[in-house]
Amino acid sequence: MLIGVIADDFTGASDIAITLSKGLTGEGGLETTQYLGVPDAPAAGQVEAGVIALKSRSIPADEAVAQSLAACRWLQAQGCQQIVFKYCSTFDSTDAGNIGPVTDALAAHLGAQQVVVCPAFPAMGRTVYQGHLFVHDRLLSESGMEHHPLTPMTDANLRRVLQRQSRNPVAHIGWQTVVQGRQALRDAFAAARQQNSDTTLLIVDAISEQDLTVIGRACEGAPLVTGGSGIALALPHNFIARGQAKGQRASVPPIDGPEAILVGSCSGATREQIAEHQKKHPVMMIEVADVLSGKTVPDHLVAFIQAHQGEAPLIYSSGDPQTVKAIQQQYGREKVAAALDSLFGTTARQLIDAGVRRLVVGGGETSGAVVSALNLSALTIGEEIDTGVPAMISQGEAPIALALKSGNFGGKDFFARAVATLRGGIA
Ligand SMILES: Nc1ncnc2c1ncn2[C@@H]1O[C@H](COP(=O)(O)OP(=O)(O)O)[C@@H](O)[C@H]1O
Ligand SMILES: O=C(O)[C@@H](O)C(=O)COP(=O)(O)O
Repeated sequence: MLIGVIADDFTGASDIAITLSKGLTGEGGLETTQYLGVPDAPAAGQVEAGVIALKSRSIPADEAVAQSLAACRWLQAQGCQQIVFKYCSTFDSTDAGNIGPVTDALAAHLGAQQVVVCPAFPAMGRTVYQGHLFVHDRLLSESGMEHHPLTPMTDANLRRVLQRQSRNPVAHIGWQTVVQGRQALRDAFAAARQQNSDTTLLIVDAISEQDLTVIGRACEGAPLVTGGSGIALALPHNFIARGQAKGQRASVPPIDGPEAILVGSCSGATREQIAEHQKKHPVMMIEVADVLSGKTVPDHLVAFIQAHQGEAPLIYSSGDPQTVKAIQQQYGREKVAAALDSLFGTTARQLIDAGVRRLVVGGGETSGAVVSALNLSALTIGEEIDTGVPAMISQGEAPIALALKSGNFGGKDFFARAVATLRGGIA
């Protein structure tokens, strides 16, 4: 294994896994496997990039650090020469963490004196300029992310956001340097090292894939790199150019069989996709209060999916910002999230036991809850369904096909397309 990724949620893990698997256009990427939690056995010999999916974005910082270090140790034991910490392209975190504490701990563990921090993902409209994070033409804090149920992002200034979370100094390298190319950026790294001998977190601007390619190439040899999936765009190139990887990917077979779509994301994009899906497919809405009171239980969800087989049935809990706020005020944020995680997790388990073979999940935390309940160990990365969302197939007996969609990702017809792609589109 050459590159090891520690991803703080499951959809983010598949996002960076498809990036590593594709590599630069015309060159190819790495043979990539996504692991669900830290594996307890060595990786198969042919894996070139291993992505460990944790559910560590919204847990207490000390637990996130412990899990991330355990993942890092396993990846190092597989031979990884470079570790990537993948967080959300909207920098989802709170003042308590977990991006700062995990980055600090990994940097100390790996002896990394400088750590690039770059959440940019231009294909999804996330760019970093002058140290500020934008979502399309809006500052992060005015993009809708200020209403996120778990990690509301109310400040777009990444230097400020990260400095509140990190023990290490935070510095910035502007786009004016990045645009001059790899050597100019490496010179800027060296200059920053001279200025400060402490471990330094370097927020690097990027507004295009070209910028991310420059940054990735400048990170050749860095023990630790952090960012959204865009940071991984050119990392395979560094190994392919040195002849350490061949630029080929694994191929995986299509999976047919009963299907289900489970959605917990409350993002605007996901709510639009649900509305679109509802026009032609059966859709069931879950009232959160009914889940908390025990009126809605997994059996109801399973019965709905079974009654609508072959029609791409979808079940969602997603609410608009006002509904989410009201229910959280009434019951508490953690209690609501835990009840929904448990509902979706148990439902998924029952669905697979009942023969469902294709599962599409909307939402990062929700995907984590679902996949954790399925006791899967590893997923092979297939074709990209939509930007940042691959079709995946579980390794081992009785494979199931999965698509784990970040709340903000995907076109309007994503859910129907994902179900169809899992059936025939995994090439
Ligand atoms: N109607 C609702 N009210 C309050 N919280 C909700 C509701 N529906 C889902 N949630 C919670 O919102 C969170 C959505 O997060 P996540 O699944 O990561 O989506 P995203 O990918 O958009 O961030 C989950 O913790 C989920 O349990
Ligand atoms: O970087 C991204 O935007 C995604 O890969 C990601 O991490 C998404 O997280 P969720 O929105 O919580 O699914």
